[in-house]
Amino acid sequence: QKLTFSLKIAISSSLSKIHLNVSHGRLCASSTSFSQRNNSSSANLKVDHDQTTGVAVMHMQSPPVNSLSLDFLTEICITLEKLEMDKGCRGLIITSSQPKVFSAGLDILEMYGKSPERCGEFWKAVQEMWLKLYGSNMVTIAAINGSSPAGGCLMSITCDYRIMADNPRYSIGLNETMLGIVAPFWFKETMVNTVGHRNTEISLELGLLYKPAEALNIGLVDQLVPEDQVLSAATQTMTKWLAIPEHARQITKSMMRKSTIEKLRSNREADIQNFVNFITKESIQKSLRMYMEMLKQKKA
Ligand SMILES: CC/C=C\C/C=C\C/C=C\C=C\CC(=O)SCCNC(=O)CCNC(=O)[C@H](O)C(C)(C)COP(=O)(O)OP(=O)(O)OC[C@H]1O[C@@H](n2cnc3c(N)ncnc32)[C@H](O)[C@@H]1OP(=O)(O)O
Repeated sequence: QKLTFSLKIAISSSLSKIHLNVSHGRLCASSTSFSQRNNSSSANLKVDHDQTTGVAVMHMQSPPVNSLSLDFLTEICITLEKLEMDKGCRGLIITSSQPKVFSAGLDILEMYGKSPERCGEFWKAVQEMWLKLYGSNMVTIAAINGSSPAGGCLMSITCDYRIMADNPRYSIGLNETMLGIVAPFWFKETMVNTVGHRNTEISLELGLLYKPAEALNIGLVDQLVPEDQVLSAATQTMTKWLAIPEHARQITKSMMRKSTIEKLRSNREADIQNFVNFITKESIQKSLRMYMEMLKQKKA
């Protein structure tokens, strides 16, 4: 049965509108814009799309810490799909509107005390976000204006380039082992592809979170700038990347990332089963509970 529905997104200019049509499971965007800037908002995301430069800035605004819940992941995936399909969008900058935090990573509450079915649905959304970002044809830049542990770090290292605020209070890394959980192979491979095998081995086994200067030193981020310049530096870098012949850049990106992406694509169901079996174990649930208590105590 043909599935067709149309979603109208309100845009700041009353003269502009975008229609998203889903037909046979594919999402197509058509835009009739009379202004050069499209601003769209959903519950936890604000997207500023400058049509002149072809650059969209996606601001994560899911309080308090942009943790990636199923709902938030779904929102991110819909937005990424829409931007990917929009020929007028060639570059994406991801940043946070929350103070001090880029993203706290996966929402721990989605992994604690949930049914296997719900855990499976959640993990599928995590996979989907990674596939969309790591395989994007757009130039993607993470403007990391706060701490970025675990899934927040993953999101950053799926991007083509990372600019972090030079504030020693912030940290970034795949710290899963500190929660008593294990980063799956595609988290690990994204990290290896960014900082190499040895740095990844040390980093994952010890669950390390790096201060900005340390992250720069191992190549986990590419540039440090004063906090108030993160977005402007990302915009400057984007201009340089967009000046490269597009087709050549896209094919090169695909060549570098293809084998990692294919490995997950062809094993999605098994990866979901692994996750569900692992995360619903009594011992793992206990580790997650202790970690959440530790987070609360840190506050008190
Ligand atoms: C064999 C292998 C097979 C399969 C693979 C199996 C498993 C892999 C599984 C999972 C992979 C997971 C990756 C992840 O992303 S796990 C999440 C890890 N995240 C963290 O460790 C970050 C924890 N948070 C923090 O460190 C801090 O909150 C902060 C630095 C981000 C911000 O610090 P603040 O001082 O500004 O804020 P807080 O007071 O600490 O927090 C405010 C509020 O938010 C709650 N919260 C924080 N982080 C999370 C989170 N990730 N999920 C849910 N909730 C979170 C925190 O508890 C506070 O809540 P209350 O206000 O106290 O209610």
